[in-house]
Amino acid sequence: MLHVSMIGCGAIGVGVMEILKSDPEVAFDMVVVPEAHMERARSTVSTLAPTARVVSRLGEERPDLLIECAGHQAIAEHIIPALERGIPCMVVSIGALSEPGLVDQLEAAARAGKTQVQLLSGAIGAIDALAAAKVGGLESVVYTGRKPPQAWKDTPAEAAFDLDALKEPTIIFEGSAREAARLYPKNANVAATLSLAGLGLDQTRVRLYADPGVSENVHYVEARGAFGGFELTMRGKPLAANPKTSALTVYSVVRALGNRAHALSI
Ligand SMILES: NC(=O)C1=CN([C@@H]2O[C@H](COP(=O)(O)OP(=O)(O)OC[C@H]3O[C@@H](n4cnc5c(N)ncnc54)[C@H](OP(=O)(O)O)[C@@H]3O)[C@@H](O)[C@H]2O)C=CC1
Ligand SMILES: O=C([O-])CC(=O)C(=O)O
Repeated sequence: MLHVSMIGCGAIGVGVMEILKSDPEVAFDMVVVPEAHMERARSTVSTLAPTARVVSRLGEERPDLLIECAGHQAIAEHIIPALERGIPCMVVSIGALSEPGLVDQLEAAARAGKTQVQLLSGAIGAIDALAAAKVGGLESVVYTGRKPPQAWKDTPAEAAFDLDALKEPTIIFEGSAREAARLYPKNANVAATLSLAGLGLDQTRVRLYADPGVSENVHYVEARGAFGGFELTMRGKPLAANPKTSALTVYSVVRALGNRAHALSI
């Protein structure tokens, strides 16, 4: 039995607990949420993981694994201190690592705790192929993210464009993955994941579209290098609870937890 603590109880966290409710080999012991929203989270968690405690900090507890499904701030707030204490961690808010120095801090914390942090693939595929291709040398990695206009609400794109009135696919960002992840913390984690697996946050080129012609979150990657090349298109169905987030992110967390908990890993 794998004893897991989860940070965050939003669209991803709830989706993960719903699926793993029926897995006897994974137990959620603690769910960490901001103090102000503990009551709301308690009512959600009581049906999904009745034995789990809702807390605002991990405290002295030592879960087998800590998984982050919360947002960029949670890396510095919860993951780094847990790694330093030797607790293995998994992270979905990969875009947080666009902050200069944070990748090094994360690695240093894991080394100090003699443990490991796993960056999950989330809404994107082919991270295994890209990371392997990097060994032989990559020449270019270009990522294009395309989401319906409503997925760009509460982002800098809302101030720059009348999202409700868009009739054509509209480029809302063009630049490096580092800048994309900084400006769009809830929408460009995929750009950061591709960068960390591939050419790095400053060399990976990113273009983001608000597109009234799509109902899915479309991720397109073109990679070239010594290995050859690949083009990948993912059309992720958004979660009803959060249109910014693709359902595949939930499944990627469930897969990762299953791989730690079960005898067979794939
Ligand atoms: N790698 C990938 O492919 C993807 C990664 N993501 C990442 O996952 C994150 C979560 O996504 P999603 O579940 O859809 O978002 P939601 O907004 O639905 O849920 C986030 C949850 O985390 C909680 N939370 C926020 N900050 C903290 C914190 N510092 N400590 C503890 N809990 C916190 C929120 O609490 P409250 O409501 O009280 O603020 C809420 O319960 C995104 O912000 C993004 O960074 C998302 C999609 C794809
Ligand atoms: O869920 C998705 O489709 C991708 C996403 O939000 C991100 O990259 O942050």
